[in-house]
Amino acid sequence: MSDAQPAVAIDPTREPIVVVDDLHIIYRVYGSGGGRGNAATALMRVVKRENRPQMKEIHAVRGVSFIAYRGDAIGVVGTNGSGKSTLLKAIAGLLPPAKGGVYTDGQPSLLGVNAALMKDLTGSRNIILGCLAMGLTPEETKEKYDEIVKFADLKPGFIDYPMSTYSSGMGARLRFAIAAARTHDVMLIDEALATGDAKFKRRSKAKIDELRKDAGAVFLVAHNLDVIEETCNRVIWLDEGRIKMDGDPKEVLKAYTDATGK
Ligand SMILES: Nc1ncnc2c1ncn2[C@@H]1O[C@H](COP(=O)(O)OP(=O)(O)OP(=O)(O)O)[C@@H](O)[C@H]1O
Repeated sequence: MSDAQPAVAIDPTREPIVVVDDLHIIYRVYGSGGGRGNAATALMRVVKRENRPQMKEIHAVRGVSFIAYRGDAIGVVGTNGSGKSTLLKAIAGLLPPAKGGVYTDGQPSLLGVNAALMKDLTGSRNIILGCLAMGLTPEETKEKYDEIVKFADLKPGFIDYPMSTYSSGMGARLRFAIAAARTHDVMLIDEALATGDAKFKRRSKAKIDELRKDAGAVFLVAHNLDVIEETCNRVIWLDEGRIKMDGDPKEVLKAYTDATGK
């Protein structure tokens, strides 16, 4: 496969908010070094200092470049393992680039991670912690509380239960509701909408539209292409860590579905 990336289009009339420049992300993982293993053989290996686990490199993002402008809602699509989540984490500043860089005007927030939710605490406590972690003052947190509970629309009583008792959909709704309680300079949403039901998806889309007006840029990773098409004004298609296409949602999604049959 060629390494050629689509040329980065620069629009001088719009304000850039995220610039990704020849970004490379490499994970380093330790393999077992081959062979069958159990605790005793592993111990022997340690004692004898032999057959040390080999370090493997996984080159997840391979020279990605693009510019996101204020007001953009960018959907990121690609098959499993194409590097979508890695790209979002790198934009959020959670993974160091092996080469190249990411420049953002303002604070990026990866939905769910930045909210720092804790499973053992109740939904209610998590709302307070999440809001404070996002930088809201205690007064602003109080003001937003009811709006968040209403938006998350959990089953009655669940807001006072630990989050460990929530289904994945309920957890995703609460995380989304907390993250949506303030505007973000750069908002990164990874599959959060995949678990919600149709009604929640509609409300989330409306919320994203609202946030887009004030936010700098929104990035959305979703396997559900309808959600991407309805929500985004631009789509980036990642293939094996490289940009295959970047542009109008209809065009990119058509090419993507034609190529992958998804
Ligand atoms: N923490 C990690 N350590 C090592 N390798 C990783 C890690 N996270 C992802 N990878 C690898 O990086 C590559 C890209 O993974 P990534 O999760 O970014 O893909 P994705 O497009 O989001 O996939 P999916 O659609 O399955 O969520 C894959 O080869 C994956 O195995």
